[in-house]
This record gives sequence, structure tokens and C-alpha cells, in this order.
Amino acid sequence: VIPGWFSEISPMWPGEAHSLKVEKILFQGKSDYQDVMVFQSSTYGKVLVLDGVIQLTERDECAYQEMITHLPLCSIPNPKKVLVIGGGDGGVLREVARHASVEQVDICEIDKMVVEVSKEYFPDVAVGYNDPRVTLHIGDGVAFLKAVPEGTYDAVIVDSSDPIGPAQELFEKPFFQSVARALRPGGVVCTQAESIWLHMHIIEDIVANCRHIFKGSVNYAWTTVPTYPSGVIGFMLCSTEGPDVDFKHPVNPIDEQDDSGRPLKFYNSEIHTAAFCLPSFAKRVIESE
Ligand SMILES: NCCCCCc1nc2ccccc2[nH]1
Repeated sequence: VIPGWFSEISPMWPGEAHSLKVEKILFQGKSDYQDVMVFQSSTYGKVLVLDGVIQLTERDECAYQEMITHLPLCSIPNPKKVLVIGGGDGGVLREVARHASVEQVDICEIDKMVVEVSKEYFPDVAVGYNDPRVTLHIGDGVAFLKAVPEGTYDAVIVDSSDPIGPAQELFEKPFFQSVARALRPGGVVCTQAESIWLHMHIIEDIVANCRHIFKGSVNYAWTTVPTYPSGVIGFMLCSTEGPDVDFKHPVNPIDEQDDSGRPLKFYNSEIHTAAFCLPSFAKRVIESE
């Protein structure tokens, strides 16, 4: 351990570790589910860490939050009811709020400490909670979905951590089945889907499960996030049987600014389409029938 540095050591990326220079540790705690830490880095702004894994940094959280939100919501004409599973930092809520058609946003986050810590240390991320359309549920997303009436949502966004820890069951078949049931015909889901450089086997399993369960379209998109090991992270985009969804060509453009005049920092319709272009090693695995 180098004094003054945080190294992100995890079995999710054996043999490598992104390190960030620490100016000051701002919070350290242990919730019912995981260790929670916030530190001020020298060059990435503030950093949120759960069980030793970086969830977001102020420097590039915009890339992840904007892509995981607008890839699904800009792919359907008129999203009204949106469910967020995970996403306790509030960043996805901030991005969903840009869509004027949205009338109701439910968020189900298992760890209350993540919400409180984000509101305290990442106010520009947690600003999403201020939107009157948002209802926060603290609890397990699996249980929440079981209680949801069939066909309730136009879109579900699964902003989870990784399959090691509290989010493990959000990568398993039963969960995907409960998401499909909660979506209307032609509804869409977007999930955090790891890195094509590090996790092709996990992605292979997720794609196989999704092809089984979602009878509309199933696509994988990816984006650059310098904070994350391998510098990229991806998303599974699936739609249920019903009105066609062409994820690669957004039908619902988002205007540049939100009500408080905050412009999009990363997402645009060209980046949307480009996100689905895959390198050959990934295309072979993901697009093979
Ligand atoms: N909402 C949290 C996003 C994911 C945080 C944890 C994490 N960090 C990653 C780095 C590379 C690939 C997948 C990753 N997953």
C-alpha cells in the first residue's frame, strides 16, 4: 500500500488495480450491506467506494449516468413510468428528470447509507432526488419487482454494482424474468453490464439469459469511463415482445439542457448510435445467435 494512494484491488479485475491519489478521506462507514467510503482525490474529484470498488468519481460520472439513462429512454417514443433498481447515488434520477414525458420515477435502493452519503458528499449527483416525480424505496430490488403489477413500467434501469456483493442476484435469471414481467409490451430495460475487456464470460451469460427472456431486441452498448478498470463499461439493452424497439437509432431526442440549464456533458445521438458498435472479439460472442 502506497501512503496517500487508494488502489482498487478486486477479484473483478485480477492482477490490475486503478490507483488514485488521496487528498483526504471524507467518510468511512459500514452499512448493513457493505463498507462505504468517500475520499477527495487529487485529479478525479470526490470518489465513492463500496467494498473497495469505485462506484463513481466526479470527474466522469456523467458518462456512465447519461448513457445508462438515455440509451433506453431515447429509444422509446414517450417514456412515462420509469423504475430504477440500485442507483442510490441519485445520478440516474438526475438524468431521467431531463425527460419531460416522464410522469413517475420509482427507485429501489437496498442501502440507505449510499443515499445519505451521496446527498451529503455528491450534491450534484444526488440532485436527482429533488424531482417531485421521484419516489424512493429502500429495499431489495428482487422483492420490489415481485410486488409490482405486470406491465407497469415503460423502462427499467438497473444501475447495480457488480455480481460480487449485494448486487449478485441482479445478474441472475429470476431477476431478469421479474423485470420482463414488470415491463409493458415494447418496454425497455438497461442494465450495468461490465467490461468487454475484463468480463466477456459474464457478458456471455447475461446475453444468453436476456435472449431467452426478452423477446423483443437484445443489444449490448458500451462507453468510455476512465475511472473504471479497462476504461470501459457496458450496458445490456433489451425490449419485451410488442412494438418494435430499434436501440441503435434513437426515436426520442433529448433536449440539450435540463430545467436548471444543465447541459448534457457526454450523451448525444451520434454517441448513442456509436455505442452499439462492437470490436470483433465481442461481436462474435454477443451477436452470435
Ligand atoms: N453503479 C456502479 C457502476 C459499476 C461500479 C463497479 C464497477 N466498476 C467496473 C469496472 C469495469 C467494469 C465493470 C465495473 N463495475
